[in-house]
Amino acid sequence: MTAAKPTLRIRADLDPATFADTFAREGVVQIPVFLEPVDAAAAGDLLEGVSSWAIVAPDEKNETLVITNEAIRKFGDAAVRQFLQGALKRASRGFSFIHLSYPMQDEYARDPSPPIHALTELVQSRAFLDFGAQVIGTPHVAGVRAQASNYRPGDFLTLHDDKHGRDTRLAAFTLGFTQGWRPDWGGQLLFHDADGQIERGLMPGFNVLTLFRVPRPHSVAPVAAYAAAKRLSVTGWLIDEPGAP
Ligand SMILES: O=C(O)CCC(=O)C(=O)O
Ligand SMILES: [Fe+2]
Repeated sequence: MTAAKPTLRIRADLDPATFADTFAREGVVQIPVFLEPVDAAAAGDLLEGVSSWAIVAPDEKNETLVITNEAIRKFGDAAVRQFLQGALKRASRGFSFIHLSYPMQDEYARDPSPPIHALTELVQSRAFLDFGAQVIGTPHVAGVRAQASNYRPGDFLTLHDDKHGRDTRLAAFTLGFTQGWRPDWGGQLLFHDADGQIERGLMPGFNVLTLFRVPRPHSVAPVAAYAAAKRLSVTGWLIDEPGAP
């Protein structure tokens, strides 16, 4: 039997206008308790239950390589380890990342029925896009690009600014579903100034929506070897065109 796909509701008493000033002033805003708490708990369970995470990391040409469980079986552990060594090496010189990802919109296009797509439907919903539009102060958000991500100990995303060749990204967002994180477990979303100093660091949290203006230099600090929880979130961008992947 397949479990039902819940509807995830933005907290009814949230007024996006109350966050617009902070976004306009600082280019970053956090909205704690974004979903109705019962829905956030359901969303957290859905993410905890994802079994088809793929490892993502950039190749030499900076294209994202998606290493599914099937690919690991096909190419073998040694080949995957070697590829990830390359992604680590690139991290020491520039842009790179290694973490787990679930391509929710691609999967949704294949089959929208699994319960996890409650999250896909949430971030693609008019309610979410309109909420985002009001916070970031733009008349219209047409679509979204989103993935679910899961950072394990050692996972990271080096300095970048979210500029994109094709999409016009109006803002970036992360909707965190990380539970029981400790401040010294790494994994913070860091904003950097021109000298490399940290302007702001945001600890992974649960049911927190973060919106930030792009382009802006940021990174995800490596998760500590001793972190004992998954850094789970849905991350992506609000864009000015319908978000068909
Ligand atoms: O996971 C995060 O906190 C930020 C992710 C991010 O910067 C990105 O995917 O470009
Ligand atoms: Fe980013």
